[in-house]
Amino acid sequence: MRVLAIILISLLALWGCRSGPPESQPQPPDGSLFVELGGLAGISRVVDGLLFRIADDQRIVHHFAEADFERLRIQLIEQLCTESGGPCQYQGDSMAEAHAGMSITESEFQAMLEDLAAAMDEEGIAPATQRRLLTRLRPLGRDIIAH
Ligand code: HEM
Repeated sequence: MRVLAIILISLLALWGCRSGPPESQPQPPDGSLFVELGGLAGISRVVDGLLFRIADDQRIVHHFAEADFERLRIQLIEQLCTESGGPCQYQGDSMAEAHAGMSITESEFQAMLEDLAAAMDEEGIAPATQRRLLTRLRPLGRDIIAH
């Protein structure tokens, strides 16, 4: 009974990641990256580690002086869940909208990815899995880096 309750709670936590009816969502081609990242719980720990690193990273922290970290945390979790093929659909601002006017440079973008890799290291995520996620995120730079 207790095991059943735990399974039920875990499933509810997964669905808590705002999923719509299946037919309204593009089906992710492969959810294995999401699983390798430790599911929603693993991704949440990685995002927490990333936010701590950003707060300590003199290369980029100035961009976050006015940031709403509560919202950012939720949006990042939702986005990484979506990008890794998990049962979420990112519903935040587009990357172009979210980063408009910030004049983010290529090296600042790179710094953020380094912080993310360090956060994944800390969670014991395998290098191959890290590379898979970073490969999915790199193209977002087109909309994040100022041109
Ligand atoms: C792969 C890299 C990145 C991803 C996936 C990402 C993702 C996001 C997401 C999901 C949001 C929230 C959008 C919303 O509120 O709806 C956001 C906001 C933001 N991002 Fe990024 N971002 C990236 C790179 C960067 C970089 C390199 C910087 C600065 C150096 C940056 C600075 C910010 C700031 C300041 C906000 C607004 C926070 C606020 O006003 O509360 N981001 N980003």
